Amino acid sequence: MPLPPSALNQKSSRVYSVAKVYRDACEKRPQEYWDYEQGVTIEWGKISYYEIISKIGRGKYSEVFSGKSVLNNQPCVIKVLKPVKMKKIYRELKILTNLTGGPNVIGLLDIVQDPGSKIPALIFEEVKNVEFRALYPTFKSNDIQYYFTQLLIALDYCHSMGIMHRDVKPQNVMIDPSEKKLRLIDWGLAEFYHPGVDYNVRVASRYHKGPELLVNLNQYDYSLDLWSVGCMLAAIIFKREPFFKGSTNADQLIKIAAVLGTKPLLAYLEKYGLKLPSEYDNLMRDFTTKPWSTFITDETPLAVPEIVDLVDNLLRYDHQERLTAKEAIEHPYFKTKFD
Ligand SMILES: Nc1ncnc2c1ncn2[C@@H]1O[C@H](COP(=O)(O)OP(=O)(O)OP(=O)(O)O)[C@@H](O)[C@H]1O
Repeated sequence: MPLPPSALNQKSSRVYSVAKVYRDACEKRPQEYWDYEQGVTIEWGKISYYEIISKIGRGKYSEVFSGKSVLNNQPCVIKVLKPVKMKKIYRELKILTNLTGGPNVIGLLDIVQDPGSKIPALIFEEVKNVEFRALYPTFKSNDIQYYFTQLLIALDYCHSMGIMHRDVKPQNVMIDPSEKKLRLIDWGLAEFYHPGVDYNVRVASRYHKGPELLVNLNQYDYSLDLWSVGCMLAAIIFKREPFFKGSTNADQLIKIAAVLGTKPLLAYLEKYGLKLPSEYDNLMRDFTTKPWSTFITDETPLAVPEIVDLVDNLLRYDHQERLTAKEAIEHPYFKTKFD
Protein backbone atom coordinates (compact mmCIF):
# COMPACT_ATOMS: atom_id res chain seq x y z
CA MET A 1 0.00 0.00 0.00
CA PRO A 2 1.44 3.43 -0.90
CA LEU A 3 2.28 5.68 2.05
CA PRO A 4 0.30 8.90 2.51
CA PRO A 5 2.03 12.11 1.36
CA SER A 6 4.71 13.35 3.75
CA ALA A 7 5.56 16.82 5.03
CA LEU A 8 9.23 15.89 4.97
CA ASN A 9 9.69 16.60 1.24
CA GLN A 10 7.35 19.60 1.00
CA LYS A 11 9.07 22.33 -1.00
CA SER A 12 9.16 25.90 0.30
CA SER A 13 7.08 28.53 -1.56
CA ARG A 14 10.37 30.21 -2.57
CA VAL A 15 13.07 27.79 -3.67
CA TYR A 16 16.37 29.66 -3.77
CA SER A 17 18.99 26.96 -3.32
CA VAL A 18 19.29 23.27 -4.15
CA ALA A 19 22.22 20.89 -3.73
CA LYS A 20 24.74 20.69 -6.58
CA VAL A 21 25.01 16.91 -6.24
CA TYR A 22 22.81 14.01 -5.15
CA ARG A 23 19.74 16.27 -5.15
CA ASP A 24 17.42 13.41 -6.05
CA ALA A 25 19.06 10.78 -3.83
CA CYS A 26 15.93 10.47 -1.68
CA GLU A 27 13.29 11.13 -4.34
CA LYS A 28 14.61 8.28 -6.46
CA ARG A 29 14.27 5.83 -3.57
CA PRO A 30 10.99 4.49 -2.15
CA GLN A 31 9.26 6.69 0.43
CA GLU A 32 9.92 4.03 3.11
CA TYR A 33 13.63 4.83 2.71
CA TRP A 34 13.33 8.42 3.97
CA ASP A 35 9.91 8.83 5.57
CA TYR A 36 10.73 8.29 9.24
CA GLU A 37 7.49 9.99 10.30
CA GLN A 38 5.51 6.89 9.36
CA GLY A 39 7.44 5.14 12.10
CA VAL A 40 10.14 2.59 11.46
CA THR A 41 9.89 -1.15 11.66
CA ILE A 42 12.43 -2.19 14.22
CA GLU A 43 13.64 -5.72 14.67
CA TRP A 44 14.38 -5.54 18.38
CA GLY A 45 17.34 -7.51 19.65
CA LYS A 46 17.58 -8.96 23.14
CA ILE A 47 18.87 -6.59 25.82
CA SER A 48 20.05 -9.60 27.85
CA TYR A 49 22.65 -10.31 25.14
CA TYR A 50 24.60 -7.24 26.22
CA GLU A 51 26.47 -6.31 29.34
CA ILE A 52 27.54 -2.81 30.35
CA ILE A 53 31.19 -2.52 31.42
CA SER A 54 31.75 1.19 32.01
CA LYS A 55 30.51 4.63 31.08
CA ILE A 56 32.48 6.31 28.30
CA GLY A 57 30.51 9.36 27.42
CA ARG A 58 27.55 11.50 28.10
CA GLY A 59 26.07 13.47 25.25
CA LYS A 60 23.18 15.87 25.15
CA TYR A 61 20.96 13.12 23.79
CA SER A 62 22.40 9.94 25.27
CA GLU A 63 24.53 8.10 27.75
CA VAL A 64 27.19 5.96 26.17
CA PHE A 65 28.76 2.84 27.68
CA SER A 66 31.40 0.39 26.65
CA GLY A 67 30.05 -3.12 26.86
CA LYS A 68 30.25 -6.57 25.43
CA SER A 69 28.06 -9.16 23.82
CA VAL A 70 27.63 -12.05 26.25
CA LEU A 71 27.17 -14.38 23.28
CA ASN A 72 30.63 -13.96 21.78
CA ASN A 73 32.44 -11.64 24.22
CA GLN A 74 32.83 -9.09 21.41
CA PRO A 75 33.27 -5.55 22.73
CA CYS A 76 30.62 -3.04 21.74
CA VAL A 77 29.36 0.44 22.54
CA ILE A 78 25.88 0.88 24.00
CA LYS A 79 24.20 4.24 23.37
CA VAL A 80 21.16 4.63 25.59
CA LEU A 81 19.00 7.39 24.18
CA LYS A 82 17.53 10.02 26.48
CA PRO A 83 13.77 10.54 26.27
CA VAL A 84 13.37 12.90 23.32
CA LYS A 85 10.67 13.17 20.64
CA MET A 86 9.95 9.78 19.05
CA LYS A 87 10.38 11.48 15.67
CA LYS A 88 14.04 12.21 16.46
CA ILE A 89 14.63 8.66 17.63
CA TYR A 90 12.99 7.23 14.49
CA ARG A 91 15.11 9.54 12.34
CA GLU A 92 18.40 8.37 13.92
CA LEU A 93 17.34 4.72 13.64
CA LYS A 94 16.21 5.06 10.03
CA ILE A 95 19.40 6.86 9.02
CA LEU A 96 21.63 4.36 10.82
CA THR A 97 19.89 1.35 9.32
CA ASN A 98 20.18 2.95 5.86
CA LEU A 99 23.87 3.76 6.24
CA THR A 100 25.29 0.95 8.34
CA GLY A 101 27.79 -1.13 6.41
CA GLY A 102 28.80 1.92 4.35
CA PRO A 103 32.47 2.96 4.26
CA ASN A 104 33.72 4.46 7.54
CA VAL A 105 30.21 4.80 8.92
CA ILE A 106 29.93 3.48 12.46
CA GLY A 107 28.46 -0.01 12.32
CA LEU A 108 25.11 -0.51 14.02
CA LEU A 109 25.07 -4.05 15.41
CA ASP A 110 21.70 -4.21 17.14
CA ILE A 111 18.83 -2.20 18.58
CA VAL A 112 17.45 -3.18 21.97
CA GLN A 113 14.87 -1.70 24.29
CA ASP A 114 14.90 -1.06 28.00
CA PRO A 115 11.90 -3.06 29.25
CA GLY A 116 10.97 -0.45 31.87
CA SER A 117 11.30 2.89 30.08
CA LYS A 118 10.83 1.43 26.54
CA ILE A 119 13.67 3.71 25.51
CA PRO A 120 15.86 2.27 22.76
CA ALA A 121 19.55 1.59 23.14
CA LEU A 122 21.76 1.34 20.09
CA ILE A 123 24.55 -1.24 19.98
CA PHE A 124 27.55 -0.17 17.90
CA GLU A 125 30.91 -1.55 16.93
CA GLU A 126 33.52 -0.19 19.32
CA VAL A 127 36.32 2.07 18.13
CA LYS A 128 39.35 2.39 20.39
CA ASN A 129 39.31 6.12 19.90
CA VAL A 130 42.26 8.32 20.80
CA GLU A 131 40.98 11.72 21.87
CA PHE A 132 41.52 14.30 19.13
CA ARG A 133 43.30 16.75 21.44
CA ALA A 134 46.00 14.12 21.98
CA LEU A 135 45.90 12.63 18.47
CA TYR A 136 45.77 15.59 16.07
CA PRO A 137 48.96 17.24 17.38
CA THR A 138 50.85 14.05 16.39
CA PHE A 139 49.61 14.22 12.77
CA LYS A 140 52.06 14.51 9.91
CA SER A 141 50.91 15.39 6.39
CA ASN A 142 50.56 11.66 5.58
CA ASP A 143 48.16 11.18 8.48
CA ILE A 144 46.05 14.17 7.49
CA GLN A 145 45.88 12.83 3.94
CA TYR A 146 44.88 9.39 5.12
CA TYR A 147 42.31 10.24 7.79
CA PHE A 148 40.67 13.10 5.92
CA THR A 149 40.33 10.94 2.83
CA GLN A 150 38.56 8.39 5.05
CA LEU A 151 36.28 11.07 6.52
CA LEU A 152 35.46 12.42 3.05
CA ILE A 153 34.70 8.89 1.83
CA ALA A 154 32.17 8.52 4.68
CA LEU A 155 30.63 11.89 3.80
CA ASP A 156 30.48 11.24 0.06
CA TYR A 157 28.77 7.96 0.87
CA CYS A 158 26.12 9.43 3.19
CA HIS A 159 25.52 12.32 0.79
CA SER A 160 25.07 9.84 -2.08
CA MET A 161 22.48 8.14 0.14
CA GLY A 162 20.60 11.44 0.49
CA ILE A 163 21.74 12.14 4.05
CA MET A 164 23.46 15.19 5.57
CA HIS A 165 25.31 14.47 8.83
CA ARG A 166 24.94 18.02 10.23
CA ASP A 167 27.23 17.54 13.22
CA VAL A 168 30.69 16.91 11.82
CA LYS A 169 33.30 17.77 14.46
CA PRO A 170 36.35 16.05 15.98
CA GLN A 171 34.24 14.56 18.82
CA ASN A 172 32.17 12.68 16.23
CA VAL A 173 35.08 11.27 14.27
CA MET A 174 36.40 8.20 16.07
CA ILE A 175 39.96 7.25 15.16
CA ASP A 176 41.89 4.19 16.26
CA PRO A 177 45.42 4.93 15.03
CA SER A 178 46.70 1.43 15.90
CA GLU A 179 44.35 0.03 13.25
CA LYS A 180 44.23 3.16 11.10
CA LYS A 181 40.47 2.98 11.51
CA LEU A 182 38.16 5.99 11.23
CA ARG A 183 34.43 5.93 11.84
CA LEU A 184 31.91 8.76 11.61
CA ILE A 185 29.54 8.51 14.59
CA ASP A 186 26.56 10.33 16.08
CA TRP A 187 23.87 10.42 13.42
CA GLY A 188 21.44 11.98 15.92
CA LEU A 189 21.25 15.30 14.04
CA ALA A 190 21.50 13.82 10.56
CA GLU A 191 18.62 14.44 8.15
CA PHE A 192 17.41 13.35 4.73
CA TYR A 193 17.94 15.89 1.97
CA HIS A 194 15.06 16.94 -0.27
CA PRO A 195 15.55 19.81 -2.75
CA GLY A 196 13.76 23.07 -1.92
CA VAL A 197 12.86 22.06 1.64
CA ASP A 198 13.49 24.50 4.52
CA TYR A 199 15.63 22.92 7.25
CA ASN A 200 16.09 23.89 10.87
CA VAL A 201 19.28 25.93 11.30
CA ARG A 202 19.68 24.85 14.95
CA VAL A 203 22.01 21.97 14.10
CA ALA A 204 25.76 21.29 14.39
CA SER A 205 27.98 22.43 17.22
CA ARG A 206 28.83 26.10 17.46
CA TYR A 207 32.47 26.05 16.31
CA HIS A 208 31.61 23.90 13.30
CA LYS A 209 28.37 25.63 12.25
CA GLY A 210 28.40 26.80 8.66
CA PRO A 211 27.55 30.45 7.82
CA GLU A 212 24.23 29.27 6.33
CA LEU A 213 23.07 28.24 9.80
CA LEU A 214 24.17 31.54 11.33
CA VAL A 215 22.31 33.69 8.78
CA ASN A 216 19.13 31.55 8.82
CA LEU A 217 19.56 30.23 5.31
CA ASN A 218 17.17 27.29 5.63
CA GLN A 219 17.68 25.70 2.21
CA TYR A 220 21.09 24.27 2.98
CA ASP A 221 22.31 20.87 1.90
CA TYR A 222 25.19 18.36 2.08
CA SER A 223 27.69 21.21 1.60
CA LEU A 224 27.13 22.13 5.27
CA ASP A 225 29.26 19.09 6.22
CA LEU A 226 32.11 20.31 4.02
CA TRP A 227 32.29 23.61 5.95
CA SER A 228 32.74 21.59 9.15
CA VAL A 229 35.53 19.56 7.52
CA GLY A 230 37.18 22.85 6.51
CA CYS A 231 37.04 24.00 10.16
CA MET A 232 38.64 20.75 11.32
CA LEU A 233 41.45 21.00 8.75
CA ALA A 234 42.11 24.69 9.40
CA ALA A 235 42.38 23.98 13.14
CA ILE A 236 44.97 21.27 12.53
CA ILE A 237 47.16 22.99 9.97
CA PHE A 238 47.10 26.44 11.58
CA LYS A 239 47.38 24.99 15.10
CA ARG A 240 44.31 26.88 16.28
CA GLU A 241 41.71 24.59 17.93
CA PRO A 242 38.95 25.42 17.20
CA PHE A 243 39.71 27.62 14.21
CA PHE A 244 36.60 29.81 14.65
CA LYS A 245 35.93 30.13 18.37
CA GLY A 246 32.69 32.06 18.82
CA SER A 247 31.35 32.67 22.32
CA THR A 248 27.73 32.67 21.09
CA ASN A 249 26.09 31.81 17.76
CA ALA A 250 26.17 35.47 16.73
CA ASP A 251 29.81 35.77 17.77
CA GLN A 252 30.54 32.65 15.70
CA LEU A 253 29.64 34.53 12.51
CA ILE A 254 31.69 37.52 13.70
CA LYS A 255 34.71 35.23 14.15
CA ILE A 256 34.17 33.87 10.63
CA ALA A 257 33.77 37.36 9.17
CA ALA A 258 36.97 38.48 10.90
CA VAL A 259 38.79 35.97 8.64
CA LEU A 260 36.71 35.73 5.45
CA GLY A 261 35.67 39.39 5.47
CA THR A 262 32.33 41.19 5.64
CA LYS A 263 31.86 42.16 1.95
CA PRO A 264 31.77 38.54 0.70
CA LEU A 265 29.30 37.74 3.51
CA LEU A 266 26.94 40.45 2.27
CA ALA A 267 27.39 39.24 -1.32
CA TYR A 268 26.49 35.73 -0.15
CA LEU A 269 23.28 36.94 1.48
CA GLU A 270 22.35 39.01 -1.56
CA LYS A 271 22.85 36.05 -3.92
CA TYR A 272 20.13 34.10 -2.09
CA GLY A 273 17.86 37.08 -1.43
CA LEU A 274 18.48 37.14 2.32
CA LYS A 275 19.25 39.90 4.85
CA LEU A 276 21.72 39.83 7.71
CA PRO A 277 19.54 38.98 10.74
CA SER A 278 18.88 41.93 13.04
CA GLU A 279 20.79 40.31 15.93
CA TYR A 280 23.97 41.38 14.10
CA ASP A 281 22.94 45.07 13.86
CA ASN A 282 25.30 46.27 16.58
CA LEU A 283 27.84 43.46 16.29
CA MET A 284 28.98 43.15 12.67
CA ARG A 285 31.89 45.30 11.59
CA ASP A 286 33.48 45.91 8.22
CA PHE A 287 36.20 43.27 8.33
CA THR A 288 38.65 42.90 5.46
CA THR A 289 39.40 39.44 4.10
CA LYS A 290 42.50 38.01 5.77
CA PRO A 291 44.83 36.10 3.45
CA TRP A 292 45.54 32.55 4.68
CA SER A 293 49.25 33.45 4.83
CA THR A 294 48.37 35.47 7.98
CA PHE A 295 48.03 32.16 9.83
CA ILE A 296 51.28 30.64 8.62
CA THR A 297 54.29 30.77 10.96
CA ASP A 298 57.38 28.66 11.73
CA GLU A 299 55.09 26.61 13.98
CA THR A 300 52.71 25.58 11.17
CA PRO A 301 54.75 23.26 8.90
CA LEU A 302 51.63 21.31 7.92
CA ALA A 303 50.19 24.38 6.20
CA VAL A 304 51.68 23.59 2.78
CA PRO A 305 50.22 25.46 -0.23
CA GLU A 306 48.16 22.46 -1.43
CA ILE A 307 46.28 22.04 1.85
CA VAL A 308 45.81 25.79 2.25
CA ASP A 309 44.17 25.74 -1.18
CA LEU A 310 41.94 22.85 -0.06
CA VAL A 311 40.90 24.74 3.09
CA ASP A 312 40.31 27.86 0.98
CA ASN A 313 37.91 25.87 -1.20
CA LEU A 314 36.01 24.45 1.77
CA LEU A 315 35.76 27.55 3.95
CA ARG A 316 33.57 29.51 1.54
CA TYR A 317 30.55 31.44 2.74
CA ASP A 318 28.64 30.36 -0.35
CA HIS A 319 27.76 26.73 0.29
CA GLN A 320 27.39 26.21 -3.48
CA GLU A 321 31.02 27.27 -4.02
CA ARG A 322 32.47 24.74 -1.58
CA LEU A 323 34.06 21.57 -2.91
CA THR A 324 31.78 18.56 -2.67
CA ALA A 325 33.10 15.56 -0.71
CA LYS A 326 34.02 13.85 -3.99
CA GLU A 327 35.77 16.92 -5.36
CA ALA A 328 37.68 17.29 -2.09
CA ILE A 329 38.89 13.67 -2.32
CA GLU A 330 40.17 14.50 -5.82
CA HIS A 331 41.97 17.66 -4.65
CA PRO A 332 45.73 17.78 -5.57
CA TYR A 333 46.65 17.87 -1.84
CA PHE A 334 45.68 14.23 -1.51
CA LYS A 335 47.89 13.33 -4.47
CA THR A 336 50.96 15.17 -3.15
CA LYS A 337 53.74 12.94 -1.80
CA PHE A 338 55.13 13.74 1.64
CA ASP A 339 57.72 11.76 3.55
N1 LIG B 1 31.27 3.46 18.51
C1 LIG B 1 31.92 4.17 19.42
N2 LIG B 1 33.16 3.83 19.79
C2 LIG B 1 33.82 4.54 20.73
N3 LIG B 1 33.31 5.61 21.38
C3 LIG B 1 32.08 6.01 21.07
C4 LIG B 1 31.31 5.32 20.08
N4 LIG B 1 30.11 5.92 20.00
C5 LIG B 1 30.13 6.94 20.89
N5 LIG B 1 31.29 7.01 21.55
C6 LIG B 1 31.66 8.02 22.59
O1 LIG B 1 30.48 8.52 23.21
C7 LIG B 1 30.33 9.95 22.98
C8 LIG B 1 28.86 10.30 22.79
O2 LIG B 1 28.30 9.59 21.66
P1 LIG B 1 27.35 10.30 20.61
O3 LIG B 1 28.08 11.50 20.04
O4 LIG B 1 26.84 9.30 19.64
O5 LIG B 1 26.18 10.77 21.58
P2 LIG B 1 25.30 12.11 21.65
O6 LIG B 1 24.44 12.00 22.84
O7 LIG B 1 24.61 12.31 20.35
O8 LIG B 1 26.40 13.19 21.85
P3 LIG B 1 26.38 14.79 21.65
O9 LIG B 1 25.39 15.35 22.59
O10 LIG B 1 27.81 15.14 22.00
O11 LIG B 1 26.07 15.02 20.20
C9 LIG B 1 31.22 10.21 21.74
O12 LIG B 1 31.68 11.54 21.69
C10 LIG B 1 32.34 9.20 21.95
O13 LIG B 1 33.30 9.70 22.85
